[in-house]
Amino acid sequence: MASSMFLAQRRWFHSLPRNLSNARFFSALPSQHPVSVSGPQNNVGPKSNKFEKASSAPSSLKEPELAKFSAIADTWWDSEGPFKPLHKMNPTRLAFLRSTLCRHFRKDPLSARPFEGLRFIDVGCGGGILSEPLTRMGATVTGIDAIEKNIKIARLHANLDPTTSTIEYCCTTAEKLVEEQRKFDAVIALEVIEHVADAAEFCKSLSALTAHEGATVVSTINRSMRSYATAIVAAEYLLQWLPKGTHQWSSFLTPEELTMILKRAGVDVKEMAGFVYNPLTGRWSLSDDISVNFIAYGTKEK
Ligand SMILES: C[S@@+](CC[C@H](N)C(=O)[O-])C[C@H]1O[C@@H](n2cnc3c(N)ncnc32)[C@H](O)[C@@H]1O
Ligand SMILES: [Mg+2]
Repeated sequence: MASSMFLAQRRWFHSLPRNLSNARFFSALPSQHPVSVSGPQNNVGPKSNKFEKASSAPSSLKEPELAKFSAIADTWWDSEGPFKPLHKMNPTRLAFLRSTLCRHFRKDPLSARPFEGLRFIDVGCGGGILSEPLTRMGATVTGIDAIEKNIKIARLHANLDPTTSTIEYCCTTAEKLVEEQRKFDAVIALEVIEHVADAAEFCKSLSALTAHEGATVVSTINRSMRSYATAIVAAEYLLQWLPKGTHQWSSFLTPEELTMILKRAGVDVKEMAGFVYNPLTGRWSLSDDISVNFIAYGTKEK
C-alpha cells in the first residue's frame, strides 16, 4: 500500500511541468549574527500576550504549536540551534523560488536582484531567515508571524543591514491581512501549514492575499511512512536536530491533499519539488522525491 502511494505521488509529480535547472543560482546566505530579545517567553499573538484570535475569519492560530515556537524564539539566528535544518535548507528553497518565480514574473534568473519591483509576503516568517535573502534578491518584503518575539528578533536582525532594514515586519496573521485587503505578487508560506489550526482555511487566506496573476508557494512535510521515520523519529529523537514534539505526523499533508486544498482556494499548483538531505555532505538538494519534504508553487486562477 505504501509503495503504491509513493508511486502514485511520483507519477503525479512527473505530470507537472518542471524546470529546476536554475538550482545552482543560490542566493547569498544572510550573515548569522545571533540576536536575542529579553522578555517573557510567551510574548505571542498579535498585540496580545496570549494567542489572540486575530480576526472574525476562522483563526489559523493553534496555541500548542505557537507555544513550541515561542519557547525557542531566541535561537532563530543560531545556525547550529533548533532552526539549523531551516538554515541548511535555505539555499535549496531559495533556488526553487528563484527558478519558479523568475519564470512566473518573466524575470532574469541570472540577475543579482531578479525580484526588483515585486511585493512578496513571507507568512510565518519566524526570525526572518527567508525574508532577508528575498529582500537581497530585490523583493519588497513583508514578513508576518503570530509570535511577537519572533517579529522583534526579525526586526533587530534585519536592522543590522541597510538592505534588509527595509523589510516590513508585523505580528499578525494571514487572515487578518485579508481583512485589511492586502495583496502581494507572491505569497510564500514555508514550513508553516503543518502548524496552523486549519490547513484549508489557511490556504484560502494565502490565496486571498495573492494578487491577480500572482504566485503562491507553500512547503511542508508529506504524511508518509518515510516522513514518520525521518522527520520525526530520526530528526527529533535520534539526531535531535529538532526539539521532541516539534511535529505532529497527523498534521502533515500529502502533495495531493495540498494541491486539492490550494485548488479549492483558487490556486493552481504548477510545479512541485522535493528537498532531500545527503548525510554525507550535510547538504539539501532539490529532487523529484516528494516523499518527505516538498514545496509547491501555484498560480492564482482567474
Ligand atoms: C517552522 S517555522 C518556519 C519559519 C519560516 N517560514 C521558515 O521557513 O524559515 C513556523 C513559523 O510559523 C509561525 N506560525 C505558526 N502558526 C502561525 C499562524 N497561524 N500565523 C502566522 N504564523 C504562524 C511560527 O511562529 C513560526 O515562526
Ligand atoms: Mg514544521
